[in-house]
Amino acid sequence: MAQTTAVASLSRRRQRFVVLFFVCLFTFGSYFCFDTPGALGSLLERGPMKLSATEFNLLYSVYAWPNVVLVFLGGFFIDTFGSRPCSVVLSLITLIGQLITTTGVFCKSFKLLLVGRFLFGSGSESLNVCQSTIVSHWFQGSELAMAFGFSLTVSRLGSIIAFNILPSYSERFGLSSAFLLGGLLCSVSFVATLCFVYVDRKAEEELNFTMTQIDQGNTSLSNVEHKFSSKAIFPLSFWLGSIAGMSVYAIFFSFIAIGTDLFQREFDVAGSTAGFLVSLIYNVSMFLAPVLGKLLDLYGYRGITIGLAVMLTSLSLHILSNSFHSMNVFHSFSRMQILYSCSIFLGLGLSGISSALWPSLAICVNPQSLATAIGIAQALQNLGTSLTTFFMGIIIDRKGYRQSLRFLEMIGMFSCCVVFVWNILDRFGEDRINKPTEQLEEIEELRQPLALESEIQLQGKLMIVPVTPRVVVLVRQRLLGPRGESGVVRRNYYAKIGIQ
Ligand SMILES: C[C@H](NC(=O)[C@@H](N)CCCCN)C(=O)O
Repeated sequence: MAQTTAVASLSRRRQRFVVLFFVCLFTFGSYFCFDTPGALGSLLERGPMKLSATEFNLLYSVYAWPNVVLVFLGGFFIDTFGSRPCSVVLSLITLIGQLITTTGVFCKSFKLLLVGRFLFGSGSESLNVCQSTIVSHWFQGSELAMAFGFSLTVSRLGSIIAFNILPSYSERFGLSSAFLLGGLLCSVSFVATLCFVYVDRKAEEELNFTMTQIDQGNTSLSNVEHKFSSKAIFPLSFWLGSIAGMSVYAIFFSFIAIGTDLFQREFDVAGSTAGFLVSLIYNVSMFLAPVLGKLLDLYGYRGITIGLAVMLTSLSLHILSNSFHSMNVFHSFSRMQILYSCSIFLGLGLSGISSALWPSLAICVNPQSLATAIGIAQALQNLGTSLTTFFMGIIIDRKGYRQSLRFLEMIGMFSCCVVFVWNILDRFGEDRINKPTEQLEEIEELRQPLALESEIQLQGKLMIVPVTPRVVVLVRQRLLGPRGESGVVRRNYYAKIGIQ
């Protein structure tokens, strides 16, 4: 029996990383497609589609608008029906949306293009929520930020490929083939969701078997399903983090959408270099995300990292808006040096924000309503992005790029204030977002006297190893050494067996 559980725990760990592999691929295709208009920039504006800046930015607004509501509903559905069916349905909607977008480009119909982007956005954003929820549930404990980091790396790869290959690809094969390539990558993501469903189901079946053996059926899965949708009260800390995410992501997505065109028109940079400069933001973030994730797990400082990242982002925008061709404020540097430095700074900013924000939000809320919480955060993010890209289009058409960067700078300052208040309130309140993961676990354990009592009833020899939110394995402590696993996970387990 002892050997069986040891082998089981090892295979759980392997399963976790197999799941991570497929879950990382969920958003690979959708990130490629999200950034396709940005990567093609001037080709959409000056090519056969002849879009104005307002119309071009509408491609991003229409992606984000429905999600102000839908992504919240998506989170709720994921909490209620589980991530397996939801991931498949959402991935399919994303794929269909991209195929309609492609048809729109093929038929040169702007309306169809908008319908496609609308549907694509509706699936893709909730798929993001699904991805974050699955990662949080499988990895809550010691490797959460790192696992988030890996999923970001693969997603960013999709964006980087778009920015680097699409301009030359579409010149060679045409605009609609560029969009069709996105459809192909979305199919890869769809297959990945099917593989995830298979692995996750298998893990659950194995676990059911193990649990019946060890726990004599005390942990009915339906119990947990039921409890999942029942708690949805979020602390102030969560709301502040979500507002910070809303404003700061609005800056990035708006900047990345107009970046290629901005560099070409205002800084006289060639098309391929302009695309490379924008993708540099994603490149930095792609390589840094897992490393930063590991460091954040080990040392904490998530809130402080977000604060520094927002400051760096605002500083880069300030430098850029003061470096247009008519200006010579930073005359000791060449224009290209300034552009490369700003892109790298923005990449560092995006890395800090994306690696620290999502784990911080996950820490702030009850795991039972995690998907709903992430859904709310993403809904706010979409609200920010839709409004910002919409106004950016109008500002660019009426006042030009420089004023649009000033507008983003103002949003940057607002974000700095929110992150500052968030850090202060957290420090004098729950004091969680800047703590290393290990210390968070200790705090959780101190808060769970009932849970410990229950553990004694289970002979004091048992510990709990995370597998999924609904899947927890009891393993004999002596097989794994004295250091217990996450208190957060323990809390999941007690939620599962009905102890609050
Ligand atoms: C994780 C985060 N992504 C999001 O928040 C998505 N809502 C946006 C997806 C847009 C695709 N580039 C991130 O990318 O850091």
